[in-house]
Amino acid sequence: MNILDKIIADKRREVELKKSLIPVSQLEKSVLFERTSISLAELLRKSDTGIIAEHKRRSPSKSVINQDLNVQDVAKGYEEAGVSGMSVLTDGKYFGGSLEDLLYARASVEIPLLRKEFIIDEYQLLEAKAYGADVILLIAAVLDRKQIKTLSEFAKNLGLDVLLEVHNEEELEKSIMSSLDMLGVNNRNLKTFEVSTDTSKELSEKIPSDFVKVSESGISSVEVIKDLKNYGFEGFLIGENFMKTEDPGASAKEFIKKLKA
Ligand SMILES: O=C(O)c1ccccc1NCC(=O)[C@H](O)[C@H](O)COP(=O)(O)O
Repeated sequence: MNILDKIIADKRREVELKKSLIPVSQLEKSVLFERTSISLAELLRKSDTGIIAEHKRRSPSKSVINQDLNVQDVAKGYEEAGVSGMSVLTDGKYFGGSLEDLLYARASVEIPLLRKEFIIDEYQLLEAKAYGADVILLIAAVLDRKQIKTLSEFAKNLGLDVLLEVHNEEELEKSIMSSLDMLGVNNRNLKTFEVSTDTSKELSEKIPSDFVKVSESGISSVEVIKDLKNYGFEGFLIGENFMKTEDPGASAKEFIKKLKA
């Protein structure tokens, strides 16, 4: 079994357990259900930098990245740096994240927040809304077209933006539909962990122009971003490059300054 299959098998058990413990009616009581979401897709279209900075303590490919930070400080640092949005990993077992991380980030900043999670069930979309997300991620490698449609339409009805992530042409072709806002190309193969930003370049021309194109993973220099912009990318998801430093906000600030120069 590859790591992605393992993550999804664990996620199915986790979601069923949570459903039995916390009913939907309780999630819907969150004051954040009344909050109007901010569209990350719209901000990316207007931005000249398009950075989505991630909070990521550890990962299956790198194990520990940084466990010493406080998510509120990271969120404030990213906002001050001028990022377009923040991605918050909420998976506990493989990434050391939690829904509380999302909530604390929400309480600290106004920028759009992406719930970075392995979404397989509408329940997780209700959680995303209840804990303050503006955007959710759907991963084409673990969903069929019908599931992508059902989940993306459910998210849109909650007022959330949808970022659909693909890694190859087959995943892209099965996924194109009007209920998506952003098409993300993950440069990391989630089954082998190989990373190459060429994946974004190769898939770029196959992504219809009505979607905001986002390049994800393995981005560590402004030169890579300048290059990817030539292929129509407007969003750039960066995790480890910022999180491996003592002050991710300061690193993001420096990075954005260089990008604007
Ligand atoms: O990062 C991993 O090792 C990983 C493994 C299996 C599934 C997902 C994984 N990462 C999720 C992400 O998409 C990245 O955290 C995100 O794109 C940022 O990547 P990076 O800038 O390389 O930290």
